[in-house]
Amino acid sequence: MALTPLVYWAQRHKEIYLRVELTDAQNIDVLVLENVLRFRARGHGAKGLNEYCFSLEFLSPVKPEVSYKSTQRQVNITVRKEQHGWWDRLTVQERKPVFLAPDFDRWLDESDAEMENREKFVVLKLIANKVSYYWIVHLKMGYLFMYNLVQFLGFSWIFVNMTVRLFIFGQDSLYDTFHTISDVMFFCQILASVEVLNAAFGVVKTGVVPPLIQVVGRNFILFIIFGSLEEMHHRPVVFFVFYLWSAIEIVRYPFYMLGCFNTEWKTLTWLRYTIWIPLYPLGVLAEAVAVIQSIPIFYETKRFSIPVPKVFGTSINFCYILHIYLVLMFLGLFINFRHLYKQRKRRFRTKKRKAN
Ligand SMILES: CCCCCCCCCCCCC[C@@H](O)CC(=O)SCCNC(=O)CCNC(=O)[C@H](O)C(C)(C)COP(=O)(O)OP(=O)(O)OC[C@H]1O[C@@H](n2cnc3c(N)ncnc32)[C@H](O)[C@@H]1OP(=O)(O)O
Repeated sequence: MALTPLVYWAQRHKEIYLRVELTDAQNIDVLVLENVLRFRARGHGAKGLNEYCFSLEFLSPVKPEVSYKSTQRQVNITVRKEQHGWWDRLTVQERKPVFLAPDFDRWLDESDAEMENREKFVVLKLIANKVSYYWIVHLKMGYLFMYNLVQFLGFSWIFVNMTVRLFIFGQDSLYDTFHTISDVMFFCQILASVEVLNAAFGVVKTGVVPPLIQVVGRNFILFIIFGSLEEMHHRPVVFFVFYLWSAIEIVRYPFYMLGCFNTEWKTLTWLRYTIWIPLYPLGVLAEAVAVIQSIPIFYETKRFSIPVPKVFGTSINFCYILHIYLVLMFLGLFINFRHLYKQRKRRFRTKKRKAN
């Protein structure tokens, strides 16, 4: 005759766990049909080696698929609830079957189970956050590295080309800088607008105003003063402006490239945060000379003159705007000079502190 094994149970919101006390169970047959679980197996139970079986009619609907695992000491059965929720008891009949007892090793009350669920959720969320953080950091790093590499190559080409031409053609090379260099300079300076977006969207940790001043300032000189006036193309001032711009960039971009890998080359860091001290005022001075040289051309050609209502005259000559721009340039120089001075102090102060 088949005997009944001892069965221990516990629940979670989604599952029922049954532990059948049978050692070395064989010929296990577990099946759920119309909400009733039937178990049959041969093994060592309370009454020695025998055929054991039981059946349980669950309190609420469960899924027909059932999974079980037999170990040397017991058979573990997992049944999935049809609907997630907490049951008051396991079986339809109010009286608990005598062979059934709570599995205190796995027992949780409803609030504990909720807590467990929440903990699992928090852990999963943490893992998901870590994974997405990892991807975001690597994507950002790859993007910044590529951006800095392209700019570095562009400005290196400009700097090397101008230097070689200066050695070969001497003073003559000062007069055709625009024709040989402008295309690459246009490309690099248009691309540099990305730096304003990087700061605005928090891709790099810096303010928006300093890169904005630099991008607007340089593009104004490049496109309005040089680009739109053919009369400026052959002036030596183009050489000085382009040379000063590229001199800082062949240091700044490799510095950023190393920064993408949290690496530093001390000499490069020192150069990045030092050579702007002479280069920046010289650069602004060269840009100011370019603006001053362009004023009579704009005055005569009336290019970009702004039409105004007749009572005020016929138009505002663009050269008046350039006078205002000259003042803005020195304001921009002051803002960025102060910004770079602060960056320099911050960089070298942190370095010193780290060294102590
Ligand atoms: C509001 C509009 C008004 C318009 C008015 C127009 C007025 C015009 C005035 C014109 C004056 C401009 C003249 C100028 O064109 C002349 C010259 O350029 S002459 C040549 C000499 N020039 C220079 O030396 C300046 C070079 N440029 C710069 O240094 C930057 O462009 C500047 C925006 C000025 C400062 O850069 P930033 O704020 O980014 O400082 P940091 O380099 O210290 O960076 C801060 C942190 O961000 C990380 N970062 C920044 N960019 C990148 C990047 N591309 N890739 C990776 N990481 C980046 C950097 O590593 C720092 O992070 P951490 O501190 O953690 O190391």
